[in-house]
Amino acid sequence: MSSDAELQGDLSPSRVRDAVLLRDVVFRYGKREPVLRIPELRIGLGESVFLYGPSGSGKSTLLSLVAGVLQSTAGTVQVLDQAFDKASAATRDRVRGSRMGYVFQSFNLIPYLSVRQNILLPCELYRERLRHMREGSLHAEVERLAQRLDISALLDERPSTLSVGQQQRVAIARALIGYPALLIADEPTSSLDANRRDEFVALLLEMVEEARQQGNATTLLYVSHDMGLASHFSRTLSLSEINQASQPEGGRAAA
Ligand SMILES: Nc1ncnc2c1ncn2[C@@H]1O[C@H](COP(=O)(O)OP(=O)(O)OP(=O)(O)O)[C@@H](O)[C@H]1O
Repeated sequence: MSSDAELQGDLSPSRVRDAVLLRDVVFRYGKREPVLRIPELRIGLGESVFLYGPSGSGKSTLLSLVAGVLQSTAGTVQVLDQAFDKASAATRDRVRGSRMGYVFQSFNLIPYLSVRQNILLPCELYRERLRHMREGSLHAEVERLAQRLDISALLDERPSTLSVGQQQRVAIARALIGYPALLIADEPTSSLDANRRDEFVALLLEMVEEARQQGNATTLLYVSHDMGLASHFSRTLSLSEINQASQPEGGRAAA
């Protein structure tokens, strides 16, 4: 059950305190043992958080809960002041589409669309994403992002003609269009060497900082198994430490 009133009421900026708040969350796939048991995870609006954990520790599962793709088995999942543990799939989809940006490991650019159309895609799918923009400023915003990310000359190209680094910058532009309140990055640098990896993260953080200076706080949740990136972020969390499902019985009882 989703309605404009439900969305607009809950999403007014004055009501948003934590970008993400998880309490006593349990998630299991089907009847398997829980992958996640998280007593509390709190990410304040505007924070840039690095979440690391080894392969198979549940990072993608946690991101899917935060993005509203999956729903918790038990507990509270509050994202941008929406109770995702209770919200319908349609409501979660709309919050994700209108208020979140996503950068994936594989970029997920649409091959038959131009770079410009790829960047505009979230706004085409969710018109609410445009609410921070003045009328008619959408194309100017694409130009601004493209210039900032050094892809202006590529706007009419297809993604397949771009280098990996250029594709990544297109993915950043697409994630940032419309000033999302929450930006989720899922191992986006795993295919890069150390220099390009650091450049990518620095650029992402610069763009988030620029949005903040323009009065649009973007919370960044960046997930990786690569601890070498932690120094870029204001806070680092270890999934193994916050996830009791990955701890031995003794540790779980003590926590
Ligand atoms: N659709 C699914 N059905 C059943 N089990 C799953 C499913 N997706 C993931 N899992 C299991 O949940 C656990 C956590 O997986 P997840 O993909 O969240 O970890 P991850 O930390 O993101 O791993 P990686 O860094 O390798 O991507 C793993 O044991 C995995 O096998």
